[in-house]
Amino acid sequence: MLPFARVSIIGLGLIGSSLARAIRAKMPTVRITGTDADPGVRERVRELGLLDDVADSPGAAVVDADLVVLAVPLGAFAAVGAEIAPELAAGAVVSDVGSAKQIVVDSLGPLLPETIHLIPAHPVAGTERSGPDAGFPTLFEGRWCIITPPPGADETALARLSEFWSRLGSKVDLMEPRHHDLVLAVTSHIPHLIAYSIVGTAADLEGVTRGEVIKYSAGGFRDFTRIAASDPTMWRDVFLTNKDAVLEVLGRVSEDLAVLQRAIRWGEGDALFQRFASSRDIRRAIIDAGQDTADPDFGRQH
Ligand SMILES: NC(=O)c1ccc[n+]([C@@H]2O[C@H](COP(=O)([O-])OP(=O)(O)OC[C@H]3O[C@@H](n4cnc5c(N)ncnc54)[C@H](O)[C@@H]3O)[C@@H](O)[C@H]2O)c1
Ligand SMILES: O=C(O)C(=O)C[C@]1(C(=O)O)C=C[C@@H](O)C=C1
Repeated sequence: MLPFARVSIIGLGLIGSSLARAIRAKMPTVRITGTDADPGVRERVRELGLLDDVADSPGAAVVDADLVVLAVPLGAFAAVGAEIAPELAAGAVVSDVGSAKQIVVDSLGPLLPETIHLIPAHPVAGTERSGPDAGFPTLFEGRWCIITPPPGADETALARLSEFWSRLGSKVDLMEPRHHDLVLAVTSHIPHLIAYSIVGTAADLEGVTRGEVIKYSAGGFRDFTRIAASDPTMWRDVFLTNKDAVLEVLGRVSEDLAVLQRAIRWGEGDALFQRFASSRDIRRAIIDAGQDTADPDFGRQH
């Protein structure tokens, strides 16, 4: 039996539209409703035929849904929560795809009626693109979906949500929300911050023109520009809502950079070599774990 029969998706950009496409592909009998604050996005999703019904407001989109998934930037969660709360069907599961998780428990938890099960989740899958045309049905296949149930979460609701993401092709893990935020600060948030910073530095550097940066952009810099092309609203909200973990990890990154700076200044080749060699091991381990989407073998072991 399917874990949910009527799914509502609030926010129909890259992740929301990918979710709709994936549900259509893997669980075709599920009725999908949803909405987006942007009328142009609603229109486009209607044209693409991704949903059974595109509503004009979050409240109208969630009526009768047994699963509601918020796929909006984290800064919009409280406003959406307040809009949907009075319309939710008793017993519904409310979840999300937000990139930080403690904030979801803190901002949505107090707004939802007691009959509703809040089970936050984070599919660790995405790209630098946004909007409904950027979505695709296989986005979540072979990727981790981290579910972060609050203390005392309903076991049946949790099992249904785990089954839902497994059916979409994801590997499911459970994590405590604050721990999730620390792990993702290291693996996703800080790398984005560094990319935004380095691309900004290159653009502002006196003595090197913007034309030269573009013309001679070497592989390393090019890879950073892909990450730094990510959605500014989404990432502004990630850093504002995962502030503590990001600042903690950033402190360590600054110290480690200072160590490298010192090694370069004093010509300590061995120290540089050791550091670079252990980074290579981590890259190898990521490929071996099947987590590199650029690897030609990606997905073969799933
Ligand atoms: N982009 C990624 O790689 C990625 C990966 C995993 C999770 N996420 C998370 O997914 C969520 C959505 O990100 P995305 O990449 O799909 O962004 P996106 O910009 O492609 O889509 C977000 C959509 O939400 C809509 N929206 C904004 N405020 C709204 C509101 N109040 N009510 C209804 N709709 C509203 C926007 O109009 C937009 O269409 C974010 O919380 C993000 O942290 C993103
Ligand atoms: O692959 C990318 O381009 C992404 O930025 C995806 C990515 C990541 O950092 O891995 C970004 C944000 C998420 O919440 C999850 C995935």
